[in-house]
Amino acid sequence: MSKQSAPRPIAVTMGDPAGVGPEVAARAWAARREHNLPPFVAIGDIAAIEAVWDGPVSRIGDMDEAVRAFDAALPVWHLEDSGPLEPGKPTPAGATCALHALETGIGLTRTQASAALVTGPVSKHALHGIGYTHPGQTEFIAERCGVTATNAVMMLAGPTLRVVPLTVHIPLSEVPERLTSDLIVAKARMVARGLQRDFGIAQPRLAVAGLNPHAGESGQLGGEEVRIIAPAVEQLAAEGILIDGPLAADALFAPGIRDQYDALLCCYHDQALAPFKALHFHDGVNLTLGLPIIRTSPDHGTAFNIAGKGKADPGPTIAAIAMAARMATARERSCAPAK
Ligand SMILES: NC(=O)C1=CN([C@@H]2O[C@H](COP(=O)(O)OP(=O)(O)OC[C@H]3O[C@@H](n4cnc5c(N)ncnc54)[C@H](O)[C@@H]3O)[C@@H](O)[C@H]2O)C=CC1
Ligand SMILES: NCC(=O)COP(=O)(O)O
Repeated sequence: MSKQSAPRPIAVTMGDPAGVGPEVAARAWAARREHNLPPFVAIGDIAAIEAVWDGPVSRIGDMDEAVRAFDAALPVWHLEDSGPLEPGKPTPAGATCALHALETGIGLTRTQASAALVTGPVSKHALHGIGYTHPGQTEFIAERCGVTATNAVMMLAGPTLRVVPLTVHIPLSEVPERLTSDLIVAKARMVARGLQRDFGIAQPRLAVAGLNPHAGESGQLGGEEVRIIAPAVEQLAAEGILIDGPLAADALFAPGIRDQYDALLCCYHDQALAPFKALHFHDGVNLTLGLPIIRTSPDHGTAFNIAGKGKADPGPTIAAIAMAARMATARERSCAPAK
């Protein structure tokens, strides 16, 4: 008889203890039955949860204990005291705790103690204040997993739209020089593979947005489409990837056009995230393709302006946990020996 392996919980980092991360993790647990969420464990300062939520918590010491506790209480992997806590007021001690939670979550997932990693929102400004040099969590996780930043691809996924910012956390003025044909080719390949592996789409259809108005109007309104984007699309098409572009970004998000594609590749952060959040602010997931581990995240930030006020919507965290669970199941099935 084959031995049944114990289910592994999902590691959910709380992010900055002064942000909305602790409360959305707690409220996701409260909604676990309604959303059929698998066992997960919140990682961070237990006091950050207790400051904003009066539901049951269980301080756990290993992942099996988390699975046993999950039905009756939110399992918390307590890391450290992050100092005096005031929701909405980030501190260096809080940023340090958020970073330790991220390190712990990555470690637990890389060693397969947890099935997937869901990261809570951090303040990049507060992290940089304690010496963190990565642009976001994506690049940090990639580095810890031995993956180059180019091959760790940020995707925002919701029920009706998936977008990929080809350049991410850089000033807008640097986008034209950082957008290269090589970058587009590398990221589009990872997107096509990721959609096959993690979303079960056999032949993903991609589109690349133009950078300039009207996708450059044949070079009259900017040269990036002709010099950079079109040659990349040509190369990808020659490799057998189904891809269109450069397409005018203003119309690309219209219903009837966006629906023709499995993912839209956009030249810069807000070209991708502004339309995405207009559609999926309450159920959007940020995920990283190209990693050996599964990593998802709610699509919002620390929301210091509403932290601790009971206003934070747990919808994106619920969606991030549910998506991580589906991806873990898909990867486990693809690795299972054929019967
Ligand atoms: N995954 C991550 O770790 C992310 C971190 N950030 C960081 O968060 C900090 C704040 O960034 P902002 O641009 O202000 O974005 P933000 O997402 O924190 O807030 C933007 C607006 O959305 C609202 N909001 C955010 N989450 C909400 C929720 N769950 N329910 C209801 N309303 C919500 C906020 O109250 C605010 O009005 C920055 O330091 C940024 O770097 C931003 C995006 C993602
Ligand atoms: N705007 C998306 C975002 O800031 C998330 O970045 P990351 O921390 O997941 O790299």
